[in-house]
Amino acid sequence: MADSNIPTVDLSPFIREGDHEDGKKKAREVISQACSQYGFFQIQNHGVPPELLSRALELSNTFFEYSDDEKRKSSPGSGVQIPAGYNKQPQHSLDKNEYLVMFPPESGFNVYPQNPPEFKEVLEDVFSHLTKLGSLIESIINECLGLPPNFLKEFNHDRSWDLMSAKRYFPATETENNGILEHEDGNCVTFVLQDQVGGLQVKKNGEWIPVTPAQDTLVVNLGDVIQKVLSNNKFKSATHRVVRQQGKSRCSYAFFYNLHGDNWVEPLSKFTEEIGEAPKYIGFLYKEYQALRIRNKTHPPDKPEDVIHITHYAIIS
Ligand SMILES: O=C(O)CCC(=O)C(=O)O
Ligand SMILES: [Fe+2]
Repeated sequence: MADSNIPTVDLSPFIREGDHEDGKKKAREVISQACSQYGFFQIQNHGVPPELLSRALELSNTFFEYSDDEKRKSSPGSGVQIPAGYNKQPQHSLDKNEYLVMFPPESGFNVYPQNPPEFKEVLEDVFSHLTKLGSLIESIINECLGLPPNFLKEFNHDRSWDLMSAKRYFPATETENNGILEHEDGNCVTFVLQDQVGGLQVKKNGEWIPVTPAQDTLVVNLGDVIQKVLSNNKFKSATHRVVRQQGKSRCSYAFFYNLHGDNWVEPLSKFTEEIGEAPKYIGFLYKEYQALRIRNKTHPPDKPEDVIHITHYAIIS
């Protein structure tokens, strides 16, 4: 496995009062390069209070340590359409983790644990900070792609499809260490907050690169829709996975800055006609893609090659 780490970007020029044009320019250069080479980068000085992030990890760790009976008090009811709350991957799943899913605090769908008592408040606080950070990163990517001001903001103006999951991965066994199988995220931008255990890896040129945990740092990775499709593959939504560690559980949060399902997604003319390149994807309705991806999970195909990826919409030339 390669040991080079993914780029880290200091976001303070965007957070501190004042202009800081030089610092912003530098950050945009690193982000553009990271997005086209890796589809992954880490951010520091991102404006989310570090003590909130460490508290969130502590509380999720405390929650996941509870008995199954206690955790299942915040499981979604059977047959609900929107599975907020606690769940464990089914026994037959190759992904070995348990998780707590939440939607925007104002959505009314959430099933929060009663314990630990501050968990709900901290989850809501993290969710709103990461929502704001999502809009900042989206505006930076808008500039990195040279799109008209506010283009992505207007395209992706509805926040009701965003979601966050707190996860705990079980320790590896002697024979098996998959935490989450290799995949690409389907959404726009994902933030990952990880504890110090490690195990997240990103694939670059066929090699797995560790995304090494660093204090007060968030991982950013691009999803299929905005970057791969809209940018016609200029930016990557990289393949990644989580490998479980021997003798240790790992806690993380993943926040998915998403897109409303009614959005039509297709390569933008700026990356196709205007530069004389053929589109690499046909257009699609985002919710149809989401439904296919959910089906991958609920009805896993027998053959791995039948799992639906964004390549389902690729134009083979
Ligand atoms: O737990 C992590 O580090 C990453 C999780 C992930 O890739 C996902 O939920 O899509
Ligand atoms: Fe992911």
